Amino acid sequence: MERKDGNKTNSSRNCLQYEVPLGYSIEDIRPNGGIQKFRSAAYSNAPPLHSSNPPICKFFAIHCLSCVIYSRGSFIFPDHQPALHRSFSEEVAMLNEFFSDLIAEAYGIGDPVVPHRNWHIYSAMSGEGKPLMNGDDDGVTLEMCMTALEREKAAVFFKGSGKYRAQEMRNLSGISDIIPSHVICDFEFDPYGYSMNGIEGRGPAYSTVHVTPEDGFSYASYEAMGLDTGSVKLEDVVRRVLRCFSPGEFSIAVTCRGVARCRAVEDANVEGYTCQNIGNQELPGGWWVVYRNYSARNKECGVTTPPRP
Ligand SMILES: C[S@@+](CC[C@H](N)C(=O)[O-])C[C@H]1O[C@@H](n2cnc3c(N)ncnc32)[C@H](O)[C@@H]1O
Repeated sequence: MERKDGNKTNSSRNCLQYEVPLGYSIEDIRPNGGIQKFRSAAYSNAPPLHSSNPPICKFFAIHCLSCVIYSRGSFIFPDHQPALHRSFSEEVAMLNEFFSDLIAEAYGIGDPVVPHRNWHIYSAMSGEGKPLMNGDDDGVTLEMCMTALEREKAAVFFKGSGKYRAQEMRNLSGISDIIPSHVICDFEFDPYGYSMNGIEGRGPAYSTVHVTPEDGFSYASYEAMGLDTGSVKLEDVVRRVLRCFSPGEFSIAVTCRGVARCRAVEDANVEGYTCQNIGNQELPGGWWVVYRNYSARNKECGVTTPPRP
């Protein structure tokens, strides 16, 4: 692989641990031959993709990457996003500049006639055809975007009354029960809002939650990566997340290796909700993304598998 600075380098000898910009997952060959993987937390607002962003510039200058994944749902207010984030194609163009050494593909899954029911994925990887991550035991990534939160549930995330601090919000909402083994660091915003990051003490899994409780545009996101579906049932995690917020609408994006494995998670019925749309997308390296939209209203669910753009 050739680095951005033009020096030939061996990816197995030139990679360090680093903090990744929000929304990226990265596979990295370690000096001893192991593969390290990183994925930053999901964030509902624009991730820092700007070329002027110092961490990302430093990141690309120093490190050689073998695989990058950037994914997000459609923005609810795209026109309120900063430049480069008003459309996915703009983001893709900029990412392609960063990752010109890699083979990149961009995908859109979802309901083409409903703008906010779409999921965008950018993948860039080396031409060596390596899997995205370490193997079949990489675990599953679950990403949920929830809107129209139930008022009583959202009220927990208002600090304005002086009643609740982060730990109380975590316990009262049920966030502490989603994956009880995760060690949590959380923060309450003033006068409202909540963010948390959790990591699995004995494994690579992490989870993250961000809550915007304001009535009229309430929103919560949940992401967990590295879930071992042998020990944690995805349906149970989804149910516990929904119990925290009781959203009127939500989407789920599940990323997993192998279509057979993804089929298993496709079957999940969610009590009290009707699936509006399912999309499947294959990624390089044998990975699949299953994207679903749910609504509290009763509607039929259709399956769509879009062609590669
Ligand atoms: C939990 S923060 C997370 C924002 C982040 N962009 C996300 O959604 O992933 C958003 C909530 O915190 C509130 N908030 C209060 N002060 C804030 C600040 N300084 N920056 C961002 N959000 C703030 C917002 O009104 C909103 O309810």
